[in-house]
This record gives sequence, C-alpha cells and structure tokens, in this order.
Amino acid sequence: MKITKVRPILTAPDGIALVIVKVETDQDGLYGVGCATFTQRPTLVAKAVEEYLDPLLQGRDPANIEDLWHMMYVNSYWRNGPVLNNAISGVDQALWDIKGKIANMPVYDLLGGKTREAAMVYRHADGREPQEVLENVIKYQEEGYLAVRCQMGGYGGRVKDITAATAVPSKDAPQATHRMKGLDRADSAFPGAYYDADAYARSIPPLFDHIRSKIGFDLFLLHDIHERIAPIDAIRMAKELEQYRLFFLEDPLAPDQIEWFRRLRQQSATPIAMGELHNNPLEWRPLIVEQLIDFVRAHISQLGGLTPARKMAALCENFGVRTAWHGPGDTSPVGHAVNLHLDLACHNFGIQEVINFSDAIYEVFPGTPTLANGYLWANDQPGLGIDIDEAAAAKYPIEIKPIGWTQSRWPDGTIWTP
Ligand SMILES: O=C(O)[C@@H](O)[C@H](O)[C@H](O)CO
Ligand SMILES: [Mg+2]
Repeated sequence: MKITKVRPILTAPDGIALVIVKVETDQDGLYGVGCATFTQRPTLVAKAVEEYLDPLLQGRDPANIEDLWHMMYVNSYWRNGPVLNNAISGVDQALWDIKGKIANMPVYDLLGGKTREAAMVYRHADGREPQEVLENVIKYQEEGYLAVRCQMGGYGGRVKDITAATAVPSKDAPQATHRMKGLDRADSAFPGAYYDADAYARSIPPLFDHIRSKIGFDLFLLHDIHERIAPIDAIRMAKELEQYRLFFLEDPLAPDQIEWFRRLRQQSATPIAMGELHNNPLEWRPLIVEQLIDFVRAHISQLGGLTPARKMAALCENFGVRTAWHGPGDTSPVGHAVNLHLDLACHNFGIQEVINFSDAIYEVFPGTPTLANGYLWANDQPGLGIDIDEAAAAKYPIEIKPIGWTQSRWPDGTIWTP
C-alpha cells in the first residue's frame, strides 16, 4: 500500500479556522483524516503540509506510523515548534484512521480497548457577576453535566476591549461592567483586550464561595487562570481556592515560568492542570516526572498527533498524573474524536473539555462524537469514526485577520501573556 496524496482542507463551520489533513492511498477509496488545527496560523500549517509533507510522504507505506512520525519529526532538523507539529499531527492522526479502517477497529481498540464506556466532560460557564455565573452553572447541572468550568468576565475577568482593526471582541464571554483604573481613554490606548489582574485575582475566591454556598459540593468545578496574573498571585489564589475543592485550577503559570510550579506545589493542594500551550517534550517532562501537576492539558495537534500523545499519557500514568486533553473550539471535531479515543483507552483519563457541537459541525464532520448525560460518546466505527464532507466544508471558508484577543494588556497598557 502506498500514500498517493497528503493535502490540507481549511474550513470554519463555527467561524473558527480549522485545519484537516487528508491522507489518500492507492487502495480504492481508502484514506484517513487528521486534525492539524492551529487556528491563529492556519494557512502556514496548510503550506507545511502541501510543500513539505506531501512530497516527503508520497509513495511511502501508510502502515508504518511510528517510522513515518519520526521521519517527519526530524526531517526539518529544527523541530518541536507550532506549525510543523500541527502539520505532522494531521498526517499522524490520518495514519491511525487508515490503520483502524484496515483493521476494522475503532482507534481506541488499536490502543488496547475501552477502559470506560464514555468520557466525562466539562462545560464552560461565564457571567458578569457571581449570580449570573451561578445561574449558568445550574443550567449545565440541570442538563446533566457533572463538571463545569467557571469564569467571570472571560479570561482574567477581562473588562474592556479597545477595539481597533486588530481586536476581536467576541472571543470571551460577557464583559464585566466595572471600570478599569485610569483606563477611560479608549481612543489613545494601545489596542487590545484589557483586564485588571488584581481585580480579577480578588474576584475569583468570592465567586466560588457564592457558587458552593448555593449548590454545595456535588458538582465538579474548575477554573482557568489562563496565566493572567503574576506567579505569586497564582499561588495565593490556589491557596485561597483550596476550601472550594476545585477539580482543577488550569494554567496558573505561563509555560515560561516552569520553576514556579515547584513553589506552587509546596504551598497548595489545589489540583493543577497545565499544558495546552506545550509543544516540546522538554516543557512537560519535568512537570510530570516531578509530579508538579495533576492533569496534562496538551493540545494534541501541538504535540505532533496521537503518536506522541499516547506516549505522554503513558508517562503520566507512571507518575499518577491524569489526562484532560485540550478541547475548546480551536480543536477540530477530528481532534475531539482523537481526544475521545485516548479518553476511552487510557486508564489515567481525568476529564474532557468539549464544546457544543453545532449543526454546521455535524454537517461538515459526519461522525462527530455525541454528548449525552454529561459524557462524550464514541460511535464505535472503524478508525477515528469521523469524516469530512468537503463540499460542506467549502461552504464555510476561513477568514484571515490579525488576532485581537491574544493582545491582552494590563491597565497601564503592558502586554501580558494571553
Ligand atoms: O482552556 C481553554 O479552553 C482555553 O484556555 C482556550 O483553550 C484558549 O483560550 C484557546 O482557545
Ligand atoms: Mg485553558
């Protein structure tokens, strides 16, 4: 068997640019699909696939996933960055899809079989003040969800978008209404998504106090700091939140502040999740091996696909760390399917982040997993069990424009990690 063509497909059914890779073979009608999504730089991933991976892979046997992965990985010599890892991921996942189709088994069966029936998910609740967040939490609870992530005013409790040509105001949920210190000068300020780190840090413990006092402890709650505060403030928040028993506190520290995890660990028993920004094994290895985190949050297409992700999961299992694969809207449904296959097969699964799959998503991606009773369910079809309808995908072209939400700023205009 030979690979005949490797090509990217770009589509945005929900307005978020997704990158899918299709690997075609010389066997009649046999192909695989994989997620290569890097929604901030989609056309660069497409170029890496078209100009470098397609010529490299044509004529190779798609059965040899491990060899092809390592070959793609070192072929550029410089490695482990975004764009190239996403492109490799698209191919890698498509190869697993092909293998499953040939074996007539779902990918979770190739990985050892189901160790649970379905994957517990969490949903995102937001609101301008604690009562509104609470109401949204209760909505999810009434729909049967077992876990809800609570934010207030978006990441960092963002309070104001200074819209310029480059800002995208709709990325986060409702904006808080209070004003920022000294920031009533929208016309002259640097464009960006402004937030007040101190006000945000102070607002979160009372938020959880309000929610727990109303609903009790019979629901898993989560929070994402999104690296929006200084490291010592993140430690303080983790300590203050201990009494509210979070399922996890996500991204308390930026990936570049890895040494701070040791201090955080010494001071707080709040479970920590980290890793959606990781690209390089050197970033996650110490966090896992030193047991500085409780959940890995890797974005599987940033690692280079299912092949490195299953190895990461095995490393985690050895050290008592669980998986919580990244699953917001900037993971494609193919990526969500890959997450789910790992969730079902890995004993050390923790929880799965998921979005509400829209009608447009189900139209473009037949076989997208289904949500019911607070769990994500696989369809048990061979391979990844998901496909892309290219005619439907073409109805939702991607739009390229400068990214606004990653221009997060403090009240004085200082840019901070998004
Ligand atoms: O954990 C989350 O869902 C967020 O951190 C998003 O992944 C991030 O804003 C990129 O979309
Ligand atoms: Mg996050």
